[in-house]
Amino acid sequence: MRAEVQDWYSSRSFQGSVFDRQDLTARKQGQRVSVVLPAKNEAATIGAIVTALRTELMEEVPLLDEIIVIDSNSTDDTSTVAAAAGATIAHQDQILPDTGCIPGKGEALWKSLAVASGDIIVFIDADLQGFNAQFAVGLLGPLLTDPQVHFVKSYYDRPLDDGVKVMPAGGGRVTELVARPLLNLFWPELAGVVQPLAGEYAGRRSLLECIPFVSGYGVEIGMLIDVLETVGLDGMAQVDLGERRHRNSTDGELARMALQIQLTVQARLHRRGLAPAAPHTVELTQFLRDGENYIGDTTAIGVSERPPMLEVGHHWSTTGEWV
Ligand SMILES: O=c1ccn([C@@H]2O[C@H](COP(=O)(O)OP(=O)(O)O)[C@@H](O)[C@H]2O)c(=O)[nH]1
Ligand SMILES: O=C(O)[C@@H](COP(=O)(O)O)O[C@H]1O[C@H](CO)[C@@H](O)[C@H](O)[C@H]1O
Repeated sequence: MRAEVQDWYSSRSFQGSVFDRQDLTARKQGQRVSVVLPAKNEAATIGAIVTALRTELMEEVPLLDEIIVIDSNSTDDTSTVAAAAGATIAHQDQILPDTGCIPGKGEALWKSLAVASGDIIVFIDADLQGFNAQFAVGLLGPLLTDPQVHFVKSYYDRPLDDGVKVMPAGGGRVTELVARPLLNLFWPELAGVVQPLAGEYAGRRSLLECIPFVSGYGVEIGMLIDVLETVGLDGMAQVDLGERRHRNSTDGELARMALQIQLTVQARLHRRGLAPAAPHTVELTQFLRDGENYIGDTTAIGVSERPPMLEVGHHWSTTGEWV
């Protein structure tokens, strides 16, 4: 790593466990904190996550002010389970309907800015297994203790469940095979970020409203690059949250995710004049064995992007109204 990255890694990497929820609550100083859970068909896990956050970080200590589940066109009873656990539910396509509807995780996160009222917003995936509320405490730690920090990523061990057994490591396959090589090649300042695609991260609204949101799975790598360009490395931090287990996608699903990430990187490189414009969509053909043959299956993969929320002309007023 470059010296500046090594310095950042040493000074801006924290153990999530060192942050105390009572102490952080006292440090809010009137700031509101929202947790946002983007959820597509997460009925199996969303209830335990919301319950842990609500009981430990709203009822026992008022660290969180709201828990919002963005139902991202679920076809299971995600919303019912999440509401029963105490979350506020917002349906992705019903938020800012005048801006239209785009499928994808990044869209859910972008639209959450119009629903969440927090000065600080914590994003947590809704497929986490064995969730620990300290995840949110750790992510809030650097933001509530250092005004120079505007954005915090999580990192952790990532076991891999292949459906037969759980290996202690091996998760984060797109991170290791696609995102990390690309970031080290084109954004070496980010070489110290341990989990660049981590789905758990937090930021100040004042930053999140100033950057675009890639609509699909490119949201994390796009956001990391945009945050670096907006607040610089010194405005960023990362926290070790121990271990993160989640539903591991199939290789085929991750290949489609990887192409979204590569298209997002190309779009960022194009913005810097280093690459031709990324195609709006790419036909990705993948193959599956079918008896003596292989069957080709083609999917149109594309990444669209939402502009900074501030440019959409909506914001939270000082009286706490979305105007
Ligand atoms: O269109 C989508 C796709 C995903 N998600 C949510 O985004 C998070 C991460 O998605 P996924 O688990 O598919 O990604 P992975 O963690 O496997 O990379 C999960 O809470 C999903 O429910 C979403 O809200 N909308
Ligand atoms: O880190 C990764 O390689 C992928 C896939 O993780 P696994 O190999 O299924 O553990 O998961 C992340 O990537 C997505 C795209 O950025 C994020 O949206 C997910 O939250 C994150 O889990």
